[in-house]
Amino acid sequence: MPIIDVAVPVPLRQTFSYTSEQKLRPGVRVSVPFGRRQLIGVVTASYDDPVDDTESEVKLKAVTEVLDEQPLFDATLQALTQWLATYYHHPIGEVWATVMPTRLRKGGALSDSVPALTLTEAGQAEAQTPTLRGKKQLECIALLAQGPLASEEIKTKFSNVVLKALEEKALTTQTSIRLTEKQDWASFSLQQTPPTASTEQGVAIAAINQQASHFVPFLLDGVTGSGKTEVYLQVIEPVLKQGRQVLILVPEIGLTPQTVGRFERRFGISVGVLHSQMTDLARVKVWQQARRGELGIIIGTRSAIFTPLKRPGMIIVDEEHDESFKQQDGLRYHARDLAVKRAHTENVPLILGSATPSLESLNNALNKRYTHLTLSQRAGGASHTQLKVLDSRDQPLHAGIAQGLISIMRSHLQQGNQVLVFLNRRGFAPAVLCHHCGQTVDCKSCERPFTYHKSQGRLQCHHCGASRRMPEQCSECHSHDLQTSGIGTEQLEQGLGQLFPDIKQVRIDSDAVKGKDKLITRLDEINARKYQLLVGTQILSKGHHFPHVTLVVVLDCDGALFSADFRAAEKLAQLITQLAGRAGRASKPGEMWLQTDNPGHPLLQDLINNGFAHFARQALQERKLGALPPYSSQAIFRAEAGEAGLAANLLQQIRDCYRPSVNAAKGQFIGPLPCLIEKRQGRFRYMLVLQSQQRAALHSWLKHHLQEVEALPLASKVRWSLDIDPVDLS
Ligand SMILES: Nc1ncnc2c1ncn2[C@@H]1O[C@H](COP(=O)(O)OP(=O)(O)OP(=O)(O)O)[C@@H](O)[C@H]1O
Ligand SMILES: [Zn+2]
Repeated sequence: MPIIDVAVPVPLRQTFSYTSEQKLRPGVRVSVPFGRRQLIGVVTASYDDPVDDTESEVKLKAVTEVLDEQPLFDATLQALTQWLATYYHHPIGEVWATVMPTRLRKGGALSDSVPALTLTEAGQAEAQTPTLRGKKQLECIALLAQGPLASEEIKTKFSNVVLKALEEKALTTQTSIRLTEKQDWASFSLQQTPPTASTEQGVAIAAINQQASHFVPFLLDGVTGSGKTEVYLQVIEPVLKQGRQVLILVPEIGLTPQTVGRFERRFGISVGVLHSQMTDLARVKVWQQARRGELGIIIGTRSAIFTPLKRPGMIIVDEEHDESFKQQDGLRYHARDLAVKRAHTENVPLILGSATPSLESLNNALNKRYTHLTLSQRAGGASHTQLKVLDSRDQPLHAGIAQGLISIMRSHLQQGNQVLVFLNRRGFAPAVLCHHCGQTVDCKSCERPFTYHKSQGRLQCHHCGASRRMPEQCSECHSHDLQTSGIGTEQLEQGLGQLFPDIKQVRIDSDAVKGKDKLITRLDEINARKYQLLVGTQILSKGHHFPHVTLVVVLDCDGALFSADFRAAEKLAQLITQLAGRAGRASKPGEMWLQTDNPGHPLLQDLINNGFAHFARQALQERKLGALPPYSSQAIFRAEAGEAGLAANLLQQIRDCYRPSVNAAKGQFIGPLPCLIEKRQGRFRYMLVLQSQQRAALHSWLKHHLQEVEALPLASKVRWSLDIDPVDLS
């Protein structure tokens, strides 16, 4: 009997062998017995009947069910999955589980259509002139009036009672809807005349077009508003014309209807969209259409990098520096790095675009591993935003803003322009403390001050999410004199309301704007000039086009200037540059003011006088001197436990496992030491950094001792993880 190897979703770094009636092709899903459970796995290899191997065959269990006739994944995705398991030192079965849409992971069939519910003629009439009394029934009718809906989706919205009632009244009936649609997208014709490319855009477009038939990585390093998206639009046109598909990755927050709309409007074809807030069914639909070559353009967030493509033609990663491309739990992959790997395997060009490239990508461009394309001018004649520093030392503050800055804001507002005020701290105040003894009100399980949210009248811990009522007195000295300390966006909004009572303002942070739809509505309203003052957190910094903003004010960036994280400077420079990029995008020039108590700080001075490109090159020099990434590779072991000693102890033992291999010439340990956020949800968090200037050496050490680590008795008691190429030390 043939023997197959199966990747099963369990935390073990191996595949498992089973017997099978027939030889199965790798990439096919099977259901197999595993211990007492039945699990869905993917075939990774298959062998002919072993002659003379009856003994081992006897011990093997048989496959219970074969779920696919054809492999779900082509050779490229299979190879990519194997690479993920090797590179991230992650169990292969769990890698497969991450790569697959949930529905397929659970064993759902890949089908052309699914059962659906639709309105009968009587149902249509009811939708026109409602007569029913049941509110839920009417809601359901109204929803179905827009078209048939998959039964499994409607079941998540309405109870069986409601659905049954409608069916019994013959208002609804069962039908099916197709999950795949034949689309002749390659024969599109342009729906808009593209603007004439600027000289720099023209150079970039020509360079990419010339190399469109094979793998070449490009870094499109273009200042904010320089027309990077326009470059994407122009270079994908010939790719689509050849009937080849384009995969575009964007940060979660940048995936708005505006972005998708730009591509749809240009080519007049429907774009497949993939993001984390979709239903399983909607996701699998796009996945399937992409796999069958029915979609020309697929735009998605991080995990869209796993989308199968029938005829891949190009991969684009927009805002490639964005941290949301790195997954922070389970399989901690970096979608940008994976995009490089995938483009290489598929042999298609790759474009990484950003106004503030990551130092990793910039380094690759500077040492010619990537082709460096630059756009130094803003498109359509818009000018660069002027950066300025406002020294707030010894200045009286109103709502946290210095008097000088208030005058500048007033003058922009009086001219009818929009002003964006950035403060990266939501809530009313970041701490509450006792005016008598100075004790702060802390979250017990994180040992950090609670943030006061005035609108809810509650305290919230921004590390673990815990929430409690505002106490009446200090827990230490019982004084009733509790006061808030510091300013958050909620208080800023209130203060600005007093300073500019006649100006309409809107606050954009995750408290005020819950859910994607609301954010999109607010962004549209901003561009329709419903508001003049925009207050918010970093949601406002990401890629949005605000043509009427002429002034950006940044409050309190001082904390980030002195962080223990060596990436803090890079992150802050990116944030400031992206924020500055929101101003002056149209005909009116823009300016940005940074309010700080450290006006002479070298980072701020460099950014202001020389710009991001210069800052980034300086920062690379510093990284080189310190032998930090990208001039070395890192891996972090993290451990967390209810007792600090346990977590640190495990990491010390891990360090001992590696010590024989890691010689000082080739690698270093840092730690074990507490993470930047030392305690969260009652658990103490520690990390051990393993670093080497030779990536291959680092990976070989990791591989050789991981089994030893897993066998440590403490390793099964303490929660731990391994993070390759970490980007976040918190
Ligand atoms: N060659 C051009 N001529 C005229 N207008 C252009 C040209 N290229 C782009 N634009 C316009 O300039 C604006 C900014 O362009 P785009 O959004 O492509 O820039 P971007 O670099 O992707 O921006 P960001 O990274 O800041 O989000 C858009 O309104 C776009 O339509
Ligand atoms: Zn907490």
